[in-house]
Amino acid sequence: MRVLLVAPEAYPLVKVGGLADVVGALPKALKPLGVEATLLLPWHRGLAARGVGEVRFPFAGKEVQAPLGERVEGGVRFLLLGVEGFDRERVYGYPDDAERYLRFARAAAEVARGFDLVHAHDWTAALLALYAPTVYTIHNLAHQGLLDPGLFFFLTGLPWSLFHMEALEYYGKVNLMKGGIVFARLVTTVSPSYAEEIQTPEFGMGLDGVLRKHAHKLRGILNGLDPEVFDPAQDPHLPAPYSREDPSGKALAREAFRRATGLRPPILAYISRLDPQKGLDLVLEALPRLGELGFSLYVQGVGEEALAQGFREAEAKHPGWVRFVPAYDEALARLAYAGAEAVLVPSRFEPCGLVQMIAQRYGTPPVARAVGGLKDTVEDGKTGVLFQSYHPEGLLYGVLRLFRLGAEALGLRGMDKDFSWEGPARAYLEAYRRALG
Ligand SMILES: Nc1ncnc2c1ncn2[C@@H]1O[C@H](COP(=O)(O)OP(=O)(O)O[C@H]2O[C@H](CO)[C@@H](O)[C@H](O)[C@H]2O)[C@@H](O)[C@H]1O
Repeated sequence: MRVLLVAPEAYPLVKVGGLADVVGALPKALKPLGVEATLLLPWHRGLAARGVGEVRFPFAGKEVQAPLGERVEGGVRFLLLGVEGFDRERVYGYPDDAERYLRFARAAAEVARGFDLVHAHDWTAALLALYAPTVYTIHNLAHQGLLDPGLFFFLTGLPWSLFHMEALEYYGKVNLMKGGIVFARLVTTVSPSYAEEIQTPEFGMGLDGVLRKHAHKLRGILNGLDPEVFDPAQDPHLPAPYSREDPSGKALAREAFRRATGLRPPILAYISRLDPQKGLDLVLEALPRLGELGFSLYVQGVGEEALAQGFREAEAKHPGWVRFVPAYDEALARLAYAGAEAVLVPSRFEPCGLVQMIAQRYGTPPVARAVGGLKDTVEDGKTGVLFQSYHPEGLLYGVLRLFRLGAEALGLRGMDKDFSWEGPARAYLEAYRRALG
């Protein structure tokens, strides 16, 4: 079976968040199952690849050409599509994102002709479902890709007959995420709990009705974690390797992390995008109490300016025990996963979440909110702590409970958990077969 995975980002070429980890790992896990998976990404600025030809596609009433590049990384074949609008510094965050990703997806539909099936990821690739047999994976329902219908139908040349409630129309706009859900042969999301939650008004982001209607083709497949990328026994960013059998190297990681941050233990770490999804307002509100209780706080992430401002101010006010690193830094992130006493994941909603899985793999217990994939991956009271209410007191209670239960022992137990890709890859193969059958 030849499958084309279409996504905006993929590790190790380009990564903003968890989507890249998942898309980068899945092809490797599918290989032993007989699936030949190729990854197609936009040719973002700075990515080196060998030119292998050109893709011609209709767009905005004209025939357009885009160079196609190829590169093999870790045994995975990447194709890079050089459509206009991607020679930029960032992957997302421009006013014309919907339009440039539409161009990318339309061109990708031509590349898809050489494959049995498309596996499209998130709204940026959702359009593929209208052109090829597609399995569509929702990584995050919060970003849907809304376009003015006039612009959408002019650019794609698709018929206006698609502009109705059962197809692409959404409150007077075209909604690409909705198109993916309606037109894909099968829809998956990244944890069983999130698959349930998004069918309710609380988590459905306005699409719960559509998801309920298409529930018969919706599956929750829990993300795995790439065992080679995230492994404290062979992580070049750590001062010494360690494992469940011999965790002694973890003490060195703790020392190195304390030295790098100037913080005193116990250190609570947050490593992720600065996004309202992630519950950082709770961390800011709980912050003074955490300080009074003797904790240090480490926050690493880029994203919303208002949240960054909040943590800059907190650090300026409490330089002794708050450290804010407004950067994407893989090496520091690994040191934090290995060297902190606990990792905070207080998300408002969480499709799956990799942070809590990485933390457990590195023997550091998460304090996470009991939503979505967090519920499916943290064993409350055994490998971490889950708290219910979206309130600073909920988070504080979770933190205190973890340390009462014994953070270190829970962390070690978390290292026994199996987050391998074997099960998820088999579930995707089953989804592919159904989509083609
Ligand atoms: N500043 C920084 N420096 C270094 N590393 C950083 C970083 N900021 C983030 N990261 C890394 O990015 C990844 C974050 O992954 P998550 O899955 O937890 O969240 P994200 O919301 O990005 O993903 C979305 O897609 C994934 C994949 O399906 C879902 O798990 C998730 O719920 C959904 O919101 C982790 O590997 C983390 O270490």
